[in-house]
Parts: sequence; C-alpha cells; structure tokens
Amino acid sequence: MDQVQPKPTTGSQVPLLKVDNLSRSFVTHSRFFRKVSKTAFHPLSFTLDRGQTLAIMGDSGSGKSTLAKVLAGVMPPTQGNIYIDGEKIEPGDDKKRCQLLRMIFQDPNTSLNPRSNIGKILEMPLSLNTNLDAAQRHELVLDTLRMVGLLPDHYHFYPQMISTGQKQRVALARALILSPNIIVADEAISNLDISVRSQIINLLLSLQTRLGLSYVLVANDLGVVRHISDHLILLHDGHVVEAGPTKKVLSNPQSEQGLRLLQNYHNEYRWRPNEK
Ligand SMILES: Nc1ncnc2c1ncn2[C@@H]1O[C@H](COP(=O)(O)OP(=O)(O)OP(=O)(O)O)[C@@H](O)[C@H]1O
Repeated sequence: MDQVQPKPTTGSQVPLLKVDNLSRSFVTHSRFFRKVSKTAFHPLSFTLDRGQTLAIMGDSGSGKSTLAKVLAGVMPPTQGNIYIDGEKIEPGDDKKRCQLLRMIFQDPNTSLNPRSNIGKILEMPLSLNTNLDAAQRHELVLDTLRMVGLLPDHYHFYPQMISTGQKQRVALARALILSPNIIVADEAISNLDISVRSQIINLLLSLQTRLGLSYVLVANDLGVVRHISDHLILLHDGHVVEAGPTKKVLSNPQSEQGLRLLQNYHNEYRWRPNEK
C-alpha cells in the first residue's frame, strides 16, 4: 500500500479528511471472456487537516483526476474508505458528501450550464440539499457572489456573458454555497492565464484563511504548488512515489521517479507568486 506520512492534527485528534486504502480500477474490455482492467491509482492513504492544502501532481495518466473524482463522489472507489471529520462517507451518500466536500472542475467554460443564469446555477445545490425558501436562497446566492468577488448583478448573467476567470469564480461560488469543509479542484487553476490565475489563487488563499477551508488541488504548476500547498503527493503510473510536506518533497525527493517528475516540472515552471 502507498502510505502518505500522517500529519499531526491541529486541536482535534481526528483529521478532517482521512483516505484509507483507496483505489480505483476500470474494466477496459473483455478478451476471450476474460475482463481486462486498468488500475488508475493503486491503494493509497493520507490525511488532511483543517485549513491545509494538499497538492496532487504526477505525469499524464498517473491517476490524479480519477483520485479527485473518487474523493468528490463522481465515481465510487474500487476499494477503500473516505472519512470526513471521523465520519465514513459511503459512495452513494451524495447529500452528506456535498455538504462536506465539493469539487471544481478543470474547465469553467464547459462546467457551467449555458442555459441557466448564474443565480439559478448557484441556487440549484441549495434547492437540492437544503430547506431554505426562495428568499433565503436568493440572499445566500448574493452573499456568495460577493464572497468570490462578483457583483449582485452577476445573478442575472449567463455564463457566456462573462470571462473565463469570472466563470471560475462562479464555479468556486457553486462549490462554496453549501459551506463545505473541503474543496477538491481538478486543475482548476492551470488553464487560466497568468493574471487571472494569480487572482484566483489569492482568492483561494483568502477564503481559506477566512473560512478555514481545506483544499485538495490537482495541479501541474510547481510555482503554484510551492506557493499554496502544505503537503504534496506525487503520482507515477497510479502509485504514490513521493508524499509529505511540500517543502520537504520539493527539496529532497526520495525516489528516482519523484526526482525525474520534479525535474520535468522545473523545466515547465511558469508561475511565480509576485506575477500579476
Ligand atoms: N473511464 C475510464 N475508463 C477506463 N480507463 C480510464 C478511465 N478514466 C481514466 N482511465 C485510465 O486511468 C488512468 C489514469 O487516468 P487519469 O485521467 O486519472 O490520469 P491523470 O493523471 O489525471 O492524467 P492527465 O494529467 O492526462 O489528465 C489512465 O490510464 C486512464 O486511461
């Protein structure tokens, strides 16, 4: 089993997120009546505390997105368990999961329904998961728009009327509106241009300070990871090859694959915190 070093917890003994022996395989096809399966990521375990950020990096096809999707309940694990605040989250229990953990997808240009205005997009999770009446939902949507740096007027806009950066703010607002403890983001920052990326990173950091959020970020930019993550997991071919505090992993990788991966990322290094 790939085991990430457990981190000391702050205050409570129970980590906010505990991932225990989690793995995911896919049956790709049957050959001569025998199933052929592909393991996206092999059994792995880690914990994450409140207010902390875990980055997941790895080469293409290493299992990053599948891990993010399994955490967010988009697909069930093949084995293993996820605990939030000590409570086991069952694969089908979407209602409980989405009040504790929400996901932001890679491309805000495709993740928002172009036929709904932003107000309706943000009200949807409230209608599905809370007993708030229409006036209360409206108020909460306006508060959440402000929280992510948008205006009350944006309620009436459609996704195609706003910029990619503003769309990512809407996606963040949709993730925040049920007040989750954890946000999982699958390369939600990588595709934004540098100035917008800086704004979204600053927004994520300020929301983390203000709300005590924890983030699990699939990332492909070493500058971003160094700046915002406390812990780092490097995946290679579905296996954890490095795991631990970000500074330690970046300065002293223990495996050949980890070193090679980081060297590749160094070559692609794009972002520095003071870039505006
Ligand atoms: N629905 C699926 N059916 C079959 N195989 C899949 C499926 N989803 C992912 N895989 C396989 O699982 C492995 C991990 O895929 P995944 O998308 O999680 O990798 P990744 O690290 O996110 O890659 P990238 O950085 O290119 O997005 C790959 O070999 C992929 O082909």
